Amino acid sequence: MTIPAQKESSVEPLLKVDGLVKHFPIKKGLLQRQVAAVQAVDGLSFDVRPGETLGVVGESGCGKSTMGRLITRLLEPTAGRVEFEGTDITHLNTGKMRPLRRDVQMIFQDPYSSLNPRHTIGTIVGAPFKLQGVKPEGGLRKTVQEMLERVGLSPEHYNRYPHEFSGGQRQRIGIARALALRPKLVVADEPVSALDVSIQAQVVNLLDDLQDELGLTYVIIAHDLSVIRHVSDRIAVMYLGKIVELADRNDLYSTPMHPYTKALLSAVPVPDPKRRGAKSERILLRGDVPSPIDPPTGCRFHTRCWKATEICAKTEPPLIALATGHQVACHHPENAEDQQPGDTKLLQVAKEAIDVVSVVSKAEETAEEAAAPKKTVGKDTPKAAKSASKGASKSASKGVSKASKGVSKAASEDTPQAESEGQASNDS
Ligand SMILES: Nc1ncnc2c1ncn2[C@@H]1O[C@H](COP(=O)(O)OP(=O)(O)OP(=O)(O)O)[C@@H](O)[C@H]1O
Repeated sequence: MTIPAQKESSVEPLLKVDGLVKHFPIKKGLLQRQVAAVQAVDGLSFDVRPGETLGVVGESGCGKSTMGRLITRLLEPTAGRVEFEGTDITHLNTGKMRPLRRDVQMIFQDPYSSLNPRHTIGTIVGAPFKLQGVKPEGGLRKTVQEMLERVGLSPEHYNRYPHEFSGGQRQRIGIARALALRPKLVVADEPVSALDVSIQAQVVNLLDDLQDELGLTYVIIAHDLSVIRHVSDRIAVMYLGKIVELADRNDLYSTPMHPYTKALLSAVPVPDPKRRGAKSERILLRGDVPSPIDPPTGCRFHTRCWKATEICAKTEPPLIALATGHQVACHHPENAEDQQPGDTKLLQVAKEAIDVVSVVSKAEETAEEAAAPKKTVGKDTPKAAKSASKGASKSASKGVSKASKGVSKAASEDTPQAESEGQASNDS
């Protein structure tokens, strides 16, 4: 097997993560003995290049937020190494991290709890200058007001309090605070998932514009693949504390290699209006994500994978490049050469791992229903299979029509910036 080289990049990475691990101990009894550990992040290695956006996607509980907090050093790693601009920052203490805080900032998911309700917007956005002892040219007030304008708020908001703002506006305040000191790296943890769908596109577009204006590098964490697709240059897919696939955005969407990525993508509606209404297949993974306290042996995804063979249960697949710039951790990848061709006997779990359903958009479904008489299921179809397939296809078409709304809004790049929610209600 030949392993293609990674895409050569002459620039040094801004952030380099190697073998990053975070286990949260579970303690019990009077003596508070450690009885187990939540393996939230278990051996992540990746680079973030200057000026790029790395999207990190995965189901709830797979360790995305923990990873974000580790690379911004809000959490102490159990093992591994984090380098920022070539400097090892893995174990820097608070004092030594302070100058670095200028360069590495975080935007949080919840714009309601991340702003101190007793402070004015001026105090909140101006806080990083005070903490860093920076005296901006032209004075603090003017600089903060400029920053407010830059994120689509009004300079008059300076003396207002967070409760006077909507969710979208609060997230803009959070963004202004994070960008006040012109950081180099911004880690945004689910920056739009707490917002109404109609507001999400505005905040995503704002982050995009600010990246160009200020030359920022982003790590954007999200569970929503349509948001991730819109903003990312490269995407890392996480499952149970590990990166299972890491690739350029277009490669990942056109030729996903990890079965988990394929399943995730099959649930994403097609944003192309010409193809809307076309039938597509959706892979529904059965079963829940296993506990990170006792993750499966071998490949962590093998208990839900339709391609799992013996080796998958025994040996963990390494994350390797199977195409240029496309890394995957799988013994039997999709769209690439099988890494273990001799191992062909499917595990029992693999045979029951998924439901594959045909999905039609809501519009198409309605048209079909109107045109044809009600279909009856053939006599020889087992009863259980009838009801299962009915349930699956129903939920699938529902999910798709619901999700496609999200995409059409999130992908509407032309949406003018949030004048309606951004200023109108609070300018009085
Ligand atoms: N401080 C903590 N103590 C113990 N366990 C924790 C702690 N923080 C996170 N965890 C556990 O680590 C695992 C990963 O959590 P994390 O929040 O990083 O996942 P996530 O992918 O960001 O999920 P979500 O999208 O729901 O926030 C979860 O099982 C979580 O319960």
